[in-house]
Amino acid sequence: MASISTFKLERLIHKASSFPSSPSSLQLPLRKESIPFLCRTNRASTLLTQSIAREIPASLSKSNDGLPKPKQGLEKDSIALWHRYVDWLYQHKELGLYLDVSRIGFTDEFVAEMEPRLQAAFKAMDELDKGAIANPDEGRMVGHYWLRNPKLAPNSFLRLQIENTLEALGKFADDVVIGKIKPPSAGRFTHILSVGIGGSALGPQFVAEALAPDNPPLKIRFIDNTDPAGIDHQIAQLGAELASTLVIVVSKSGGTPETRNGLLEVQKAFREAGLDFSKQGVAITQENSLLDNTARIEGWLARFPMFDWVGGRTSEMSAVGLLAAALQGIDIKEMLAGAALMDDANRTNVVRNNPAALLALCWYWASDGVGSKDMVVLPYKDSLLLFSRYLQQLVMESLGKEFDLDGNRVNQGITVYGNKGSTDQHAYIQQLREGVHNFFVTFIEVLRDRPPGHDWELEPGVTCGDYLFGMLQGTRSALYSNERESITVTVQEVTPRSVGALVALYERAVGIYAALVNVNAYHQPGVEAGKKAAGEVLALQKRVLAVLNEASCKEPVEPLTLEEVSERCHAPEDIEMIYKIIAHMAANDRALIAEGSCGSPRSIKVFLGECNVDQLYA
Ligand SMILES: O=P(O)(O)OC[C@H]1O[C@](O)(CO)[C@@H](O)[C@@H]1O
Repeated sequence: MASISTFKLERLIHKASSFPSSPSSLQLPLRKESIPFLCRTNRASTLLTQSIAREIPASLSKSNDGLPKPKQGLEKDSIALWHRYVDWLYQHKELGLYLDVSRIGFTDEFVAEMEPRLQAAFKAMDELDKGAIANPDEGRMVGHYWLRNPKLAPNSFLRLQIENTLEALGKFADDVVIGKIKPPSAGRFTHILSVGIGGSALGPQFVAEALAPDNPPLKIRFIDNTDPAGIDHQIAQLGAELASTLVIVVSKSGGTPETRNGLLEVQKAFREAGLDFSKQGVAITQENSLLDNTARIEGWLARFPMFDWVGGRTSEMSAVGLLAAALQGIDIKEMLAGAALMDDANRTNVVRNNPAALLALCWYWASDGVGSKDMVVLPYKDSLLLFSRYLQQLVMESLGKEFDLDGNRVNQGITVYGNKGSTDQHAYIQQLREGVHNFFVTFIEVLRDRPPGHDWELEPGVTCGDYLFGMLQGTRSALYSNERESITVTVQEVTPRSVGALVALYERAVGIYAALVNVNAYHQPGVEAGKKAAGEVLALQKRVLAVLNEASCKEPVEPLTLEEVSERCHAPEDIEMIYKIIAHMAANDRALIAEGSCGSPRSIKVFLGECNVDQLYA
């Protein structure tokens, strides 16, 4: 029970009317109780096996005997820990946001060693702010920071693009909400169906869950996959309200297959319901993309631009996130203001005053700068449930890179996962506390439990929110006492302003961390490999179909073995994939198994139910 004093102390702080700007100024009784010394043995084991030719700070390096040098520095007792807490606590007064890094055990030596690297990272971020080509592969600028402060855009053309888009989407949203813009066969739009994937979905999903009021002007649903059953479910849930649904199709490239499929499925549903899709469709995409041209030619209700210099995973403050938010009655100006304030804070070169740099520093320490530990994100607030999923893409697509900027193979990244507390306490916290030590935690704490006037004590002196608070602090203490490090980000309330600030905080932290480990955070070459391979599977499927069709058009029908199909496809090396293609088609009644069963692939003989004569000569 050694950490109880810390628990009690922080609980007292929590009960103060607002978070103190200077915790050490509180007059609270302190009991000096020791907590177990947290040494850092077995650290950096990953470093030992990494053959990365790059400079590693001495505090992470091997000792003379070849063993990992323990990182020391975690405080032994609660009073020293309290001082560490106070010394390192970051507060953004205007945002009501706090960052506690005291339960990450970096040493002063480590901070000093990282200082020059951090200064170099600040310089890189500064250049990016000024419009440098920060994504060399794609030859583009990286300007998501300008979206919330257009005056920072490197030229007036870009500034006007941002301002005009913001104005246009705000007006469009207002007109939709008041019913000035309405669907042909309903009095007003009541629902949004957002079709998009990855960065074109995760931000809007997170923000809808975090901020949409209980009765929004328009309720939102998402199609973010090419799963036919999932799409059917969304359309079925809308039912007759499809007639009053605004469909927002979001794709920066305008050519992502999953999104295109979602659009085609929704358009089919519109046709079947006798509705005119173009009168209810909105496109958010790059100018002149396939989607943009389709929307223009078909005369959709509206089109909004996605800028070349905004990446999908950092597009929440562009039309991608803002249009959906505004239509749900979320104050987008406040979101932008929160993000802008946070960006300003993250522009200081003084590390301890720069929250994004502090996060990046902690990530580097905790994961040895090579992703040796996973980042578990635990918001203790239901409405922030999707934050970890949102961060998963932001962090992993940005940092998970095979090569660094100098072409060295580094296989970088940090794994992110999480759900919410205290729910997770009854799921995987057991392993976090006692099992494999391969993670660090980020707690997201929200001080305000409920809107004022709604609280009540479910037992003397204790509210439901006190329990949530106790669970967070208890988990933090219990993990720490077993050498599990954590960061805590605290906000007063979940508001458009604090959510905007959280998004901006992590966007910048990812940028700084990428600079620290020298990777390009703004491209995603690895995703292309999967997309290319998926295209090859579909191309192979077409060849399989042609071969089966030819055999099925014979009199009598000629069922084929897998070997025969693969030979006729001139792809004997692809026999396993051909088997999977046939099994999938058979499960969907598009191929018939004449002999054998899918459970014993060698026994299969397959043919098509129908001969398609047209395809024979295609
Ligand atoms: O907005 P788009 O071009 O449809 O892309 C969707 C997502 O696909 C990715 O390119 C990777 O698959 C993400 O980076 C992006 O957010």
